[in-house]
Amino acid sequence: MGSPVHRVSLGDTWSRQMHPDIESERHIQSFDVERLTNILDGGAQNTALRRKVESIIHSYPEFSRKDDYFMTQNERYKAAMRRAFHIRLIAQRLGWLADGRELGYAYRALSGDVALNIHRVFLKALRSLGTEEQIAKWEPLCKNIQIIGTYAQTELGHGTYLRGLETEATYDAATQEFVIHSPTLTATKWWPGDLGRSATHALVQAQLICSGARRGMHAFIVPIRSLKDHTPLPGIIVGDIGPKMDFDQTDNGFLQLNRVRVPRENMLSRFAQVLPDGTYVKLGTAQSNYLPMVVVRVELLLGEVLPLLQKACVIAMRYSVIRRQSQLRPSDQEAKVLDYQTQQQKLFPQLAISYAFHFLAVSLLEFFQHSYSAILNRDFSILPELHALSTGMKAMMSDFCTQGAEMCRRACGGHGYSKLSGLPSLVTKVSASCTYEGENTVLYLQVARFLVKNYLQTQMSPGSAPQRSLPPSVAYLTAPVLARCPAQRAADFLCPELYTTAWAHVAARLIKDSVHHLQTLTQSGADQHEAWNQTTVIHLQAAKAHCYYVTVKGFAEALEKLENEPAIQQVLKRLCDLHAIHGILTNSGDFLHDSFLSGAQVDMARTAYLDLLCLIRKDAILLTDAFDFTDECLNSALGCYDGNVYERLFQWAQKSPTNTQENPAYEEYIRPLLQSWRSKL
Ligand SMILES: Cc1cc2nc3c(=O)[nH]c(=O)nc-3n(C[C@H](O)[C@H](O)[C@H](O)COP(=O)(O)OP(=O)(O)OC[C@H]3O[C@@H](n4cnc5c(N)ncnc54)[C@H](O)[C@@H]3O)c2cc1C
Repeated sequence: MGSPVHRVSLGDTWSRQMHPDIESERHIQSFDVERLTNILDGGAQNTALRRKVESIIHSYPEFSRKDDYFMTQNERYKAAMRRAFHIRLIAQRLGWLADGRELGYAYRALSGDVALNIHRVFLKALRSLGTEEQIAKWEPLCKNIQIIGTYAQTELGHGTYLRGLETEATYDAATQEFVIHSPTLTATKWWPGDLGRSATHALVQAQLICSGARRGMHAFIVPIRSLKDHTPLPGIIVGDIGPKMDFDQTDNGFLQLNRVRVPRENMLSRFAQVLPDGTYVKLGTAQSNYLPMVVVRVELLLGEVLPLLQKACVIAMRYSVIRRQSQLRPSDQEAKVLDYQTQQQKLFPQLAISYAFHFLAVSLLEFFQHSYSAILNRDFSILPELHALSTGMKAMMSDFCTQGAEMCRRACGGHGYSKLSGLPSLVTKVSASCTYEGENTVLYLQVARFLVKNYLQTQMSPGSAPQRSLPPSVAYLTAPVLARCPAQRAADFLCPELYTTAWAHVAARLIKDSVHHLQTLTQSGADQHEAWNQTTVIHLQAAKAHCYYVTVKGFAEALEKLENEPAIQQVLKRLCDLHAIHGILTNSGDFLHDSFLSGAQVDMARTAYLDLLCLIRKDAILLTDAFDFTDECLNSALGCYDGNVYERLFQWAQKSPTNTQENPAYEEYIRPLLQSWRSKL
């Protein structure tokens, strides 16, 4: 049986022997860890390529992140910029393609601690919204970093509500230019990444005004800093928005535009054009402008958000077999904290959801790649389903990854609060993902609109309107109604068909309830919009249940495809079961509400759940090893492969600037303060 390659090279000075407590966890392998890594990578070739890229990246001192925890905001920005350029230098030298796997693996190895991420978003938005000529003009400049782009949508006064954005782009037919203007303080663009200090060009989302009419949000490429000396161009006020909750590697910025003129060609025109005389020609739907967000969201989930939870799981799980506290029985030696059921209850659902999200994100990416070219060719029929899936999954993944990473941090006790554990930076990074690329509540409510629409479609009487088939993700709305769960014993809850049906049942009931509530309010005279607002708590609940159903179903379907890997299938099925049942237990009220489950059945589900915790325990370390993060990538004193936690923590702490022998702060401030204080006593 293969085992993951042991790659430890952090340059620490103690003996590199594996800690016996973690070694013993790897003695008996009930499945082939290397093979599981290959499956997660999408094939052994990809694993080999990824490891090759990682070893290249880790061989350069420029990419070392060991000192990041001790850096100021300014130093982190500089280090992140240095990495952004160095990575491109290497890519150029080694012939890595801009969209190739190698660069993706390189970014994974650096855990997002690289600048110019929004420059990549700029490029994606250009490709989604630009015409072929516009892409041909701007793409090479972006790729070669002759220009640095940012994506400027959010304003001081509005983020979520696109129609509320105030920046204007007024067409001047006399000069064939757009005049881009921030009419108020609240119209100031606020938050765009890479804008604070780096960007030379902004992709500005602005209200188009032409032929005397407002045409809604459109995207414009606006030069903002001189390509000669990087100073702001005339009419531009630009800067950094200041300290944030971590996230210091990115220079989020602000931008005010004072009647800045750009040529007509700078409006991205795949889905709408302004002709020289000011005539407006629409080629897409109102949703076309969302396309860059869909693109970015789908890639973000797999590439950035999910690895943050996976890493937190690796760190917390490894630490939990090294950390010993108290005894399970009085005569025993101290127990590994992972042997406590409550510790398993904290960590195993996070591990399960890490796998559930992985398989879901992969299938979403496949669906997206399949649909994307159709949309670019202006076939928008698939867009509602794609938008609902990407929106719902972005909200659920970032929510659960944030809660999960925080749970992992707390599961490491006091050491989890140390930055050197790597966990605080994972928590703060993943927490930002609940807000950027769409605030999660708002996204869930967009999913709810999709659900309500499709539910109403199922309620139309035959012949009243042409019936269309439901999108696959909501096909359960027309499934035969099952009033009671058929489970008779705990083991019945280990059946994917049973729990997938249970989740479909709860999602369908909540959607029905929300529609019923909405209709009751409108029938009693409430205005349609007010009725919607007064139902949003129920809509939210329904959307969350629907998303949970999608993850359970996606995980179960992914397992079916692993029939040639029985050992791996078995170990992953336990995680799939745990994910589904954990959700049932934490939302048991929803399942009990209409007596779909009885109290006795909830007890059965709990028995199955507790049995699963025991079964997963023996494979827990191997299941996290399979993610195959290098020690450099984890950058954690608690999470290294060899388990030498205490030595590493002690050694890393010595490097803190507060521990250097010279202590000017003490000499300059503390000693005089103490002396003056004591002299008064
Ligand atoms: C780290 C980070 C990086 C970012 N990078 C970029 C970037 O590169 N480019 C860019 O343009 N922007 C960026 N943003 C901005 C981000 O996209 C917005 O903050 C986000 O879209 C949320 O919008 P908002 O701030 O207006 O929140 P708001 O919409 O004001 O949210 C505040 C509260 O109001 C609620 N709310 C709002 N509308 C509704 C509604 N209709 N129904 C019910 N509740 C509602 C929300 O749920 C939330 O609880 C970034 C933000 C962060 C934190």
